[in-house]
Amino acid sequence: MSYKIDLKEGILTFTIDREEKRNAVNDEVMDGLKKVIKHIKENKDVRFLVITGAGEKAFCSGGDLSEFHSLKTAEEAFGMLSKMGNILYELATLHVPTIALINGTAVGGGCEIATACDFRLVARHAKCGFIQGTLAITTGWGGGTYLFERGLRHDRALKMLIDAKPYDAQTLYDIGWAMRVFDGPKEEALEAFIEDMKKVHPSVHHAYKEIELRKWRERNVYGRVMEEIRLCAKLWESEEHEKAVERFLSKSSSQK
Ligand SMILES: CC[C@@H](C(=O)O)C(=O)SCCNC(=O)CCNC(=O)[C@H](O)C(C)(C)COP(=O)(O)OP(=O)(O)OC[C@H]1O[C@@H](n2cnc3c(N)ncnc32)[C@H](O)[C@@H]1OP(=O)(O)O
Repeated sequence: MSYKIDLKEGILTFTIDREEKRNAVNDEVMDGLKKVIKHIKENKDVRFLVITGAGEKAFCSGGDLSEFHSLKTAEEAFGMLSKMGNILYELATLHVPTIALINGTAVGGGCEIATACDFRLVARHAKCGFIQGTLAITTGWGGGTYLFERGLRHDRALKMLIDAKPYDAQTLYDIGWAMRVFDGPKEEALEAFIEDMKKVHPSVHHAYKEIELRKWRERNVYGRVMEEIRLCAKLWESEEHEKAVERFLSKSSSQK
């Protein structure tokens, strides 16, 4: 199984469990996340959704390039990108607070998952970045749109996207992407972060989220996410992207 689900005292933790692939997202992870979101929408037993990665090296390294490299045309790419794009939109618009507990590197789509969450807690050693530019594509799961909606200064958000490189935890805090940088066990960081929120009735959380989501609907976030995905799908079929992914995959196989 590519993921683990744990539900304790109203906290549902979804852990991407593919350490050997730096927690890259495959179809199974997508389906697991979709299942969890459906459960939260249909039941009242979850107060917080936490997303994290197994181990300490990576939160998530984005889409599984070895699996998705077989998608060649824009249309094929759009199928995969919009599948995850829709899941991330559901995540971003959930009625419960969502927390990315960033235990290690978050790059590419991993950074998009984190940006789709309400809060980002980043381990001191973790580096995060929208490195898609190095693959000659843009964010393809809606992460660019969410980044511009998250209230970071526009120039900082844009620079993060076009730098296409991982930033260290302190920089992520300074630019307003990370809410906290933590040392020590991630479970303790999470517990400290939600201590006060836990004392507030869930209906209050839901109401505040609704206020924010009303703004998102007015700003047509969903339509903009789909436009973003279409742009990425177009770049996906370029020769530059194909070559960049081949370089990454052949680097991996030559090290064996
Ligand atoms: C598809 C959607 C798109 C989007 O919308 O954003 C994307 O997400 S594109 C994907 C973007 N992600 C990347 O380009 C990340 C590539 N990975 C890395 O840069 C590095 O692996 C790392 C995440 C910085 C970690 O580096 P390190 O700790 O040195 O580990 P290795 O590089 O040796 O990796 C170990 C192992 O894992 C495999 N791996 C890592 N990331 C991916 C990935 N995204 N897809 C598939 N496989 C991945 C890597 O190939 C190694 O495998 P083996 O050689 O078989 O051990």
